[in-house]
Amino acid sequence: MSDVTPFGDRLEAVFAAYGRLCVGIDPHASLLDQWGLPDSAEGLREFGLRTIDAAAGRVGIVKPQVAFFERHGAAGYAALERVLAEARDAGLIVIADVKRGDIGSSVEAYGQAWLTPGSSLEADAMTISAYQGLGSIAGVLEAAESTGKGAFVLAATSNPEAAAIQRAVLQQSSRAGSTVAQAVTSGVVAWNQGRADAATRGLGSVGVVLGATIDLRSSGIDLDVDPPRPGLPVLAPGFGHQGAELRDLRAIFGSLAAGVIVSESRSILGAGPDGLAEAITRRVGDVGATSV
Ligand SMILES: O=c1ccn([C@@H]2O[C@H](COP(=O)(O)O)[C@@H](O)[C@H]2O)c(=O)[nH]1
Repeated sequence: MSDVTPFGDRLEAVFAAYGRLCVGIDPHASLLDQWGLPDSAEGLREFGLRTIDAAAGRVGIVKPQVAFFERHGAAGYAALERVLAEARDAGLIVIADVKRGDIGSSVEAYGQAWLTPGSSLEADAMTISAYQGLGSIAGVLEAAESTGKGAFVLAATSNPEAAAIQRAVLQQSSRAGSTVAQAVTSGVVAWNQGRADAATRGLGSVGVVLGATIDLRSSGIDLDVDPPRPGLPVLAPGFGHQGAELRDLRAIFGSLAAGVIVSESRSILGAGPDGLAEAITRRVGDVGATSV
């Protein structure tokens, strides 16, 4: 019996303690300017550390958007390493939004970078793409399981232009007739159900990314059946700045609502460094008052 706590169990504990809000760490140039910080690696580090200070003890999950740090090359990555380490030391669950995907051997290396305990980029979970086939990410998911890490697989993303690909219907494979989004979601559900301890688990350790801004039923996602067992973690960007409303959460996600992580970046970060803690506290309250 492994003494590693599964990521899904950690997520459940955070839901119980802090609720399901995730604060995105997205140092847009415009936000850096608003915060009085330079658009440099130092500015990004400061932005990230101030966000963690405001988040710690108020919310349970943060999601650094790696793209903004990558803009500054090696120095940006050094800033990100510090932000990741501080966030994890503060007890926050850290989801690295990196959206990696490739052939299996290469995507495994991405998994090693972001999910290996002791790695300089260690996070608790990463976003990952299965558009090179669900089998291509199996190695990462296995490695993640052995170390209590998690992954969120892109299924139906919040940007409207994704629909043309994600709603395409598969012609081949055991999931022929499903949309791409539904095939990914079903594949992740099946992965969680295939774990040895599946029957005893409340939430699986692998989830999907489903945007809150889109009509998930039109993407082929079945929201009207009983929730999967174990429950499916759903990383849900699209609330706040992109326009989705918390009051619609249950209608948007149907039977998957219980696993939803409400992810917001700009709508919270726009409060500025002085208003951030208050904005997080308020939003945690809003999310807590939202029925799933
Ligand atoms: O489908 C997706 C997947 C990821 N994202 C990321 O989430 C945040 C959203 O930021 P907001 O400021 O709350 O709009 C950002 O990092 C995206 O890259 C997404 O929006 N949609």
